[in-house]
Amino acid sequence: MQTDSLLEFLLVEYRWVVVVTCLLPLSLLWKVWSTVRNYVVFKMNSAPKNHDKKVKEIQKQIRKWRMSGCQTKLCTARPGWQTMSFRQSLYKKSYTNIDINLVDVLEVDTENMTVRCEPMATMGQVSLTLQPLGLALAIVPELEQLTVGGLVMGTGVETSSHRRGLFQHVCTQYELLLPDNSVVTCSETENPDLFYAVPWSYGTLGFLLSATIKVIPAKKYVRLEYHPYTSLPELSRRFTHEASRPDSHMFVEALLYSRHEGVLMTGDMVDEVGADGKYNPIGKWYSEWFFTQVEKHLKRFQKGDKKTAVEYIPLRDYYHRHTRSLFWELQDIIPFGNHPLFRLTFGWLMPPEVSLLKLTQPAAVARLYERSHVIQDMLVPVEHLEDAVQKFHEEFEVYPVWLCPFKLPNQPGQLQLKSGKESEMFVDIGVYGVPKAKGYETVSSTRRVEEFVISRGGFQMLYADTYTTREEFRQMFSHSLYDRVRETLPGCLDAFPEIYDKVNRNVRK
Ligand SMILES: Cc1cc2nc3c(=O)[nH]c(=O)nc-3n(C[C@H](O)[C@H](O)[C@H](O)COP(=O)(O)OP(=O)(O)OC[C@H]3O[C@@H](n4cnc5c(N)ncnc54)[C@H](O)[C@@H]3O)c2cc1C
Ligand SMILES: NC(=O)C1=CN([C@@H]2O[C@H](COP(=O)(O)OP(=O)(O)OC[C@H]3O[C@@H](n4cnc5c(N)ncnc54)[C@H](OP(=O)(O)O)[C@@H]3O)[C@@H](O)[C@H]2O)C=CC1
Ligand SMILES: CC(C)=CCC[C@@H](C)[C@H]1CC[C@H]2C3=C(CC[C@]12C)[C@@]1(C)CC[C@H](O)C[C@@H]1CC3
Repeated sequence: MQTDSLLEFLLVEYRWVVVVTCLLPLSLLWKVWSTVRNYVVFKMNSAPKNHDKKVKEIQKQIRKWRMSGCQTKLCTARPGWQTMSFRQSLYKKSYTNIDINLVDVLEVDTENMTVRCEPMATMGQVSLTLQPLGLALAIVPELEQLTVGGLVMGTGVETSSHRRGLFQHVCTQYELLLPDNSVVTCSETENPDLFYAVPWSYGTLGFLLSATIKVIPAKKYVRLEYHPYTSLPELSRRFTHEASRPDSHMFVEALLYSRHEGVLMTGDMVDEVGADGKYNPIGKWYSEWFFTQVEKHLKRFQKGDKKTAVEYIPLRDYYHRHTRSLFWELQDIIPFGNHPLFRLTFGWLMPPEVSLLKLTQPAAVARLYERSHVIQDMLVPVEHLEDAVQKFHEEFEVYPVWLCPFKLPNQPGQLQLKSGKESEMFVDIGVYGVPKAKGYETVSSTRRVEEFVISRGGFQMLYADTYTTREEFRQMFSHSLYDRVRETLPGCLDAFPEIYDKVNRNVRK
């Protein structure tokens, strides 16, 4: 790895020194502060009363922007280092930043089985708030730091998405502040055009003030079955079957450890630990990283142990099973992070806050990731799973690969089914790591994968780097409803850029 100086070499090779000695303690401070604060605010029930007051604070900012002649476009003031993506948005420097200090869970409605959250409420915060009530979000995207606002305005997926769709499909209502400073609510029956155009709009239609999200009864454990495969066609057939069957398991996921081998996992919520499996508290600080535990099932299968293993995992541990290792990304940052001794002594501090890793990322590391690190999630119809794995192998050859099925209903909005069916099963193919493919080059390799995805009627998750041109982007994402809504919303075209102007690779550093 070429570096410009010894200092840079040390910063890259020994980044773990800063992470372990500084970022882990700081992250713990942040987690403790955030958890206590959210608990107190929720218990004092102060959030709902404050919500309208905080909205007025935001309207004051918009009024000021309008009084100054709408000189710039608008965006949220959330610092780029706090967002769950590798990049920081350059536009935040030139746009008018609107401080959306809405960080709370507002109301749990057990009659309608919904929870109303402010946009900066995080998945970790919401799952912790709902757990004692015996509830869970209908979709709990994996990483605790993900915010409701980002998941609504971007997207969210999780291993029960084959039943319930993406995060937007479990949202029943949005409260938005529009560029003309009006506050509107939208749902399937109220302002439906706006309701369906909000998901994947990346904050280019208005500011999200709250979202009402479906919740489900939560049981104490997940009974998880591990099904290893050494043949991709067989794994793909079973994956598609498990995702599509009418009586599907609640959770379906697969991890590929090579082009042909992987482990399919199916799970259901249960209240008791059964005699047919072992109790595995994977969320304990000393527990092995989940993806390496799963890989052991493949290894035993390769040695001839063909039985299906069963485990009982505490529900919240399951929901956030990949959080402690940031999927498999932390192995590149703290290479010994999964060592039993490290887990026993420092595991309780893990993971470092993604935001702090971004905030303290040395330039040399950013260059290294730019040149030889892939972080992409491509969403393709499940019928193309095998071709897609083959294409990802040719272009990236990064493993593990995360496979998460989700049902995409044919609804108005940016995600349009090319098949015209009523709904279609898709698979999120997540690739995060160092590419080993011969001839890998960031832009050309990613563009070939983007071309493949567009040709199969798929979509790219836009937290990742998109190298598509504006035309290719509009081929991938339907803009007919989106453009119409932007034209009808007073002041929208002046206030916000198009989605592409906020997500393409050139506007991010
Ligand atoms: C060690 C450390 C790590 C940090 N890491 C993060 C981080 O990972 N994510 C992050 O958002 N901020 C992080 N921050 C900064 C934090 O956002 C606040 O700005 C800071 O803690 C002061 O908050 P406050 O007193 O203004 O609290 P508040 O007035 O309650 O909140 C103001 C701001 O704090 C943030 N915030 C507060 N609660 C939450 C929450 N539950 N979810 C998301 N954001 C919230 C929001 O940015 C909000 O706008 C970190 C701060 C420290 C000290
Ligand atoms: N399991 C999963 O599904 C995972 C998903 N992700 C990705 O992470 C993203 C979420 O990351 P997160 O850090 O939470 O979100 P971000 O802060 O990155 O926000 C994502 C987008 O939403 C906009 N946005 C956020 N809040 C508001 C608001 N209140 N009003 C208007 N626009 C808003 C932001 O606009 P602006 O730029 O103006 O701030 C930005 O364009 C998801 O979209 C997803 O792509 C990542 C990991 C896992
Ligand atoms: C499950 C889905 C849909 C996506 C998972 C994406 C995550 C694996 C990435 C989202 C943000 C990424 C960042 C990093 C690793 C991978 C993610 C968590 C870093 C921590 C990698 C090291 C850099 O120095 C900072 C990065 C911040 C963002």
